[in-house]
Amino acid sequence: MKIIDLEIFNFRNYDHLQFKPHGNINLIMGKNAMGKTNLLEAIYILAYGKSFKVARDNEIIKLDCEKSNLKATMENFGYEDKYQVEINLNAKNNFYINEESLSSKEYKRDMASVIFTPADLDIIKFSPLDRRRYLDNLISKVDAIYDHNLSVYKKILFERNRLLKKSFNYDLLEVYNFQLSQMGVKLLRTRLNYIRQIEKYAKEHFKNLSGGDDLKITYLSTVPLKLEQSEMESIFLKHLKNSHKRDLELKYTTVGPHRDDLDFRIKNLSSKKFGSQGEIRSVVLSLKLAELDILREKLKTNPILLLDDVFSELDKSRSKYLVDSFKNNQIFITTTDLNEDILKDLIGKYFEINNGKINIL
Ligand SMILES: Nc1ncnc2c1ncn2[C@@H]1O[C@H](COP(=O)(O)OP(=O)(O)OP(=O)(O)O)[C@@H](O)[C@H]1O
Repeated sequence: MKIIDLEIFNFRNYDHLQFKPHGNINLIMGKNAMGKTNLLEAIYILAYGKSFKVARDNEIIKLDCEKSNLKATMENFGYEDKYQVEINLNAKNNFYINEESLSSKEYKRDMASVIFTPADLDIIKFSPLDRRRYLDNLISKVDAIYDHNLSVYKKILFERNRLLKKSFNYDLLEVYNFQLSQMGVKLLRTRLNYIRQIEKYAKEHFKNLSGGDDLKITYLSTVPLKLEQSEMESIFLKHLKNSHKRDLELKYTTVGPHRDDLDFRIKNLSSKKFGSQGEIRSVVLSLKLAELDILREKLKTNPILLLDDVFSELDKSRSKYLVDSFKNNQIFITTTDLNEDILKDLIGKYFEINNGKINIL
């Protein structure tokens, strides 16, 4: 899929910006704080209806404005369609395809985009939340049922946690236990299935990036994993019951997919604990490229790639591997330094961003 033209109004530090990107490589150059990441964020919101950052709508809308408007003509499967996202300060957000109003779920259904930022390097070292977010985001992009089940699970979890905090009602707790175990097992089974696919692709990329080393991905579950769905549900339920006392003391639910983690092992050693900086970069790069592969395979289109200042974090051979992996995608690359080796020879359009204005170089 490709963006043919893009227009944004009152978004972050932009009043109004309009441009026609190149079908393959778009290099966006600019000094710090000029709006490069903001532009990638606008494209990501146009694809998925929400930011890749944890951001409130009132941070996204330009200061002192009531709404942001993002518009793009996109080409997918040979068709051109007009996409629009309206972010409102005091009302719900609106999503349109060819001027037809849609729910956010309907809007993002056929979208394919992957973002890679220096913050992604934290996936390995930092909290389990970052790793779960990587996994949930990836699966939700290609599996609408998982996306739905995840939001149902979160609602039940919210109610169970509220009960643990406010009042104790054993009968109601039993109801939430049952609902959580049913939905939780659905999430677990889908996660395990996708982890096998992510591992298959990431292994291959990691081998190429590291000169032959092996990468394994292990799912660390708070509930013992079983093959049979019904057996898994009853074990999950038992674990929830067994954790009543602890959950009541801590006032939150301590077992379930919302507490699980991932371990990335290189030569059988956990990269979180033992990985060098270079190895960690290769693991994250392999995970991002695996995401690209899975989106391409499931959605049968080439995703739009957003690379936010990542080349300064990668050495020459990793940068070259990254560039060679995305020959058929539309790519937006931001940089403060056009002289970086790998960027000099790329053929496409070069833009400069200066305080929310864009110029072709
Ligand atoms: N809602 C908003 N309204 C107005 N300006 C905003 C808003 N949100 C962010 N900004 C401004 O956008 C600018 C940051 O833009 P951005 O993060 O895109 O910079 P960048 O070009 O990617 O910089 P760097 O190279 O440092 O990463 C900051 O000056 C910030 O104050």
